[in-house]
Amino acid sequence: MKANIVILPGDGIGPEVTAAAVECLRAVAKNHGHDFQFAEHLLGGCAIDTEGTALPESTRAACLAADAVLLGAVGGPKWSDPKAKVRPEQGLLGLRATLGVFANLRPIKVHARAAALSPLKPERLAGVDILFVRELTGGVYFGEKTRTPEAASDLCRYSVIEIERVLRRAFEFAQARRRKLTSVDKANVMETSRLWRETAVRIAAEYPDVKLEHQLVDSMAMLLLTRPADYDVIVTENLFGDILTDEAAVLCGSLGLPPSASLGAGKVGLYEPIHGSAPDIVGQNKANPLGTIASAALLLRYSLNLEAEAQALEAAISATLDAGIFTPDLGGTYSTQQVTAAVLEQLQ
Ligand SMILES: NC(=O)c1ccc[n+]([C@@H]2O[C@H](COP(=O)([O-])OP(=O)(O)OC[C@H]3O[C@@H](n4cnc5c(N)ncnc54)[C@H](O)[C@@H]3O)[C@@H](O)[C@H]2O)c1
Ligand SMILES: CC(C)[C@H](C(=O)O)[C@@H](O)C(=O)O
Ligand SMILES: [Mg+2]
Repeated sequence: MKANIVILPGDGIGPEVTAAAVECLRAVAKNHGHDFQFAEHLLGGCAIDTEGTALPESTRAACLAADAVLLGAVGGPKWSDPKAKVRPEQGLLGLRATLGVFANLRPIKVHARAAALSPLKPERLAGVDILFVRELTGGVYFGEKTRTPEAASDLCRYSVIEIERVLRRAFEFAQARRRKLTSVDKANVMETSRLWRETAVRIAAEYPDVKLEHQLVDSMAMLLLTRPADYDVIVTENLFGDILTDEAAVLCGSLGLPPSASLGAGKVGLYEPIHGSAPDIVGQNKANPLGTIASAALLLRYSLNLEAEAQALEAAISATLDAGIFTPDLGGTYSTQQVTAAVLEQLQ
């Protein structure tokens, strides 16, 4: 098949990890007779430096016209002055809104050898397989912001429609998995959470085969580390999902491992690792590329409908981890390029 894939390397380690994922996608295309065309565009700090804006119009147009978008990461100390007028992260939020990708899937799978590096006890990690569905285009990220010299505010707003559509996605994923859905909120304090919970209860009637449970976000943060194998699909609002998924990455052994797929009602999906631009290791050939390569596998699955190819790439990642070919975040001595070469070898 033919596919046009937009690559947004972004900032920090973004270019290193997207280069690795593109090599893997090229290998998949070659092995399976596909024609993937790649076009690189600017997003984030690199776009601010050259275009004065974090999401240039040319990038927006290219993403809207693509079959899928693969992103590295944006941001870094160069653009982090609290008084800065434009920020790299605004470009990413603008892109998510432009593509309407309201459901951010963040699968947390535990690979035994990598998870041995986790501070958690191995018996707690056995059988962990969680799918986070993070709402991505609403909540405090997109509410009105105010600032005076004395005070600041960020509005957290959710409409019923925004809650319903992401919950439906989560119920559908739960139906195809172990049929358990945990909805995480802060309904004891927040009005948006009370609306979220009420909506979840109402929508649950449409999915009688799925067991719905509610969990407050503070205790969820604890349970994720004490009883992670109890969870199947976890659905939550934007900010809670951001925080809980970085925490969940600890179960995998490194923040460099979990991928993500952001999907909406439109045709273009956005794929990115859950980690950031890792300014502390940039340019050292140390970044773990597997989260981005696994995001490329999700791109094959969800945007291109190439399930066999997605599984082949996931198997190659798994075999690389089986062989203990680890970047330093997993306690290894292999470089970004060596890990990528190992995945490519597995793909052959
Ligand atoms: N999607 C995104 O573009 C995205 C996501 C998160 C953070 N950020 C941005 O990244 C910048 C840095 O944020 P931060 O330091 O809080 O978080 P971070 O995720 O960039 O880094 C946190 C820690 O994890 C390590 N790490 C992250 N990814 C790694 C990888 N692939 N391999 C090995 N180690 C890895 C880093 O070296 C660092 O020690 C900020 O500007 C933030 O806004 C962007
Ligand atoms: C960079 C930032 C805006 C982003 C978020 O909070 O969504 C990141 O942390 C993520 O998890 O993708
Ligand atoms: Mg985050």
